[in-house]
Amino acid sequence: MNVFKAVDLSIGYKGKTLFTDLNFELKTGTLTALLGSNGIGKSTLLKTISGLLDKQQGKLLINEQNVDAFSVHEFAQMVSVVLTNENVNKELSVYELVKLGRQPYTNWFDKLSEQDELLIENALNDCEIIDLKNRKLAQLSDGQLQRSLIARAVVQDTPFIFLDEPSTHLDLYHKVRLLKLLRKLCANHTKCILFSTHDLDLALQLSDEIMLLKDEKFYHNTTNNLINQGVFDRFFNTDDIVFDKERKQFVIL
Ligand SMILES: Nc1ncnc2c1ncn2[C@@H]1O[C@H](COP(=O)(O)OP(=O)(O)OP(=O)(O)O)[C@@H](O)[C@H]1O
Repeated sequence: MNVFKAVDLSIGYKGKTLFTDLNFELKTGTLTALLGSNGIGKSTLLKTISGLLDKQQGKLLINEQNVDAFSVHEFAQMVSVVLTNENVNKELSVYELVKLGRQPYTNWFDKLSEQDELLIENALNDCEIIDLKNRKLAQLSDGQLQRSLIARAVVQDTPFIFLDEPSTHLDLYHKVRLLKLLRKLCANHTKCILFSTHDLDLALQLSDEIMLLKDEKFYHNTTNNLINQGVFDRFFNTDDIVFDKERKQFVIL
């Protein structure tokens, strides 16, 4: 089992701290949804633990090793990331984009092994973009591009995958398919996936664990424990939306 750990982590930007003293562990075999209202700090947390943004304080450890000591190459073999609004070269084909996920492993000449090709083929199938393989990114819908970026993360074949709002551009069918795919990747115990989302109902029904940023507090526990603790009962500051514990769903009154 691989473990990603944050110890006394503070996140934020120059002159602005969003959260302090975050302590959590993410283990392979678990799918974790990161929830919280707009602007609370979900992307900031994901970028910080992905090494794309400097942490303000604290330590990040993978299997008890401080990630500060990892080379870029070593880190890329442990953590893959998909952010919202990623700047990708839209002239690439879907296949070429997904292939980039193998870069931490390929040699100088960018030569792919049979095993690499197989991984790519599987990811294209799993993300349901095999038919778009040769299409340029510029010619994709937002949802198709999103699924291509996720396939790139899948072929990077890291124990940890961090995804910022992966379900945003997807219709309900593809949202459910995506979350089930993420579940499947975690369920065989080889991966740990943390994804931010505003799709609360889906997250609550399909995630093993929830991380929640709310009112300057940080919660991290199994989904069922947080539901039983009543954390979602007053999730929105309104009487118009209530939480149905049995169905793990929000209901509009
Ligand atoms: N580069 C930056 N410099 C300074 N402040 C920033 C920067 N990027 C984001 N922020 C601020 O940090 C806070 C957290 O932003 P963040 O994008 O992490 O929120 P979020 O929870 O992901 O929101 P959303 O659900 O709307 O995507 C916000 O107040 C935002 O305005």
